[in-house]
Amino acid sequence: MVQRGLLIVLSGPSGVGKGTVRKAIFKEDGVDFRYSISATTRKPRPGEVNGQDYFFVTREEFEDKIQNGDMLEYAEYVNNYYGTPRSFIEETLASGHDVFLEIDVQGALQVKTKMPEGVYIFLTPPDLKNLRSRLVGRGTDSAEVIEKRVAAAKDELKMMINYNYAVENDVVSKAVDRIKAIITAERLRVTRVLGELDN
Ligand SMILES: Nc1ncnc2c1ncn2[C@@H]1O[C@H](COP(=O)(O)OP(=O)(O)OP(=O)(O)O)[C@@H](O)[C@H]1O
Ligand SMILES: Nc1nc2c(ncn2[C@@H]2O[C@H](COP(=O)(O)O)[C@@H](O)[C@H]2O)c(=O)[nH]1
Repeated sequence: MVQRGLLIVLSGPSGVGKGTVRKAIFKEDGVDFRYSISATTRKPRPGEVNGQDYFFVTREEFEDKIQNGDMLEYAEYVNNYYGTPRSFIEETLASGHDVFLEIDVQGALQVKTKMPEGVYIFLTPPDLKNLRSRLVGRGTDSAEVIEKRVAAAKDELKMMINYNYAVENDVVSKAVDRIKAIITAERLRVTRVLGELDN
C-alpha cells in the first residue's frame, strides 16, 4: 500500500513572506513537495500567470465551485474569494506525495478541522511595523488595501496559538531551515506512528 503523503500548511498574515519562503524551500535539494494552486477572484498582478500563481476565476465561477463542494476550504479576504481545490489535495496525498498549501489564516483553520493530521505552520513577522514595510516594499497593493491587510494581520496574529508551530521570518534562509527541520521531524513521527520501522 502506498503511504499517504504529508499535508503541510504554511499560513500567516499577508506580506509576512509566505510566498518568498515557500519558493526558497522548493529550490532546496531533496525537496519534492506538490504545491496546491489556489483559486481566487482577485485580478492577476503584473507577471502572475493563470494556472501557475492562481486559477483566476469570476465570483460566479467561484460560487459555483463552493456550491459543487469543489473547495476544501475558502475564505473571503479583503473583498475577494480565495480557496483550495479539493480534488488536487485528495488525489496527490493518496498517491503518496507531500502537498504544500500556502493560504490565509481563516482557510488554514478550516483545513485543520477537516485534516488534523497535517502540519500547520504559522509564519510570523518580527513585528507589525516590519510587516507593513514588506507590504509597501512589495509594491503590489494600494495604500488602502495595505491598511486593510495590516488590520487583518492584527486579528490573524491572535490565531497563532491554534497552529502546531510558529516560525519567525526574520531572515528568509533562517525561516527555510526552521521549516525544513519541522517537516523532517514530522515525517519521522508519522513514519514511526505507522509502524514502518517495526521490522
Ligand atoms: N525575511 C524577509 N526579510 C525582508 N523582506 C522579506 C522577507 N521575506 C519576504 N520579504 C519581502 O516581503 C514582501 C512580501 O513577501 P511575500 O509576497 O512572499 O509575502 P506573502 O506572505 O506571500 O504575501 P501574500 O500572503 O499577500 O501573498 C516581498 O517583497 C518579499 O520580498
Ligand atoms: N484561505 C485561503 N487563502 C489563500 C489561498 N490562496 C492564497 N490565500 C491567501 O490570501 C491572502 C491574499 O493573497 P494575495 O495573493 O492577494 O496577496 C494571502 O494571505 C494568501 O496566503 C487559498 O486558497 N485559501
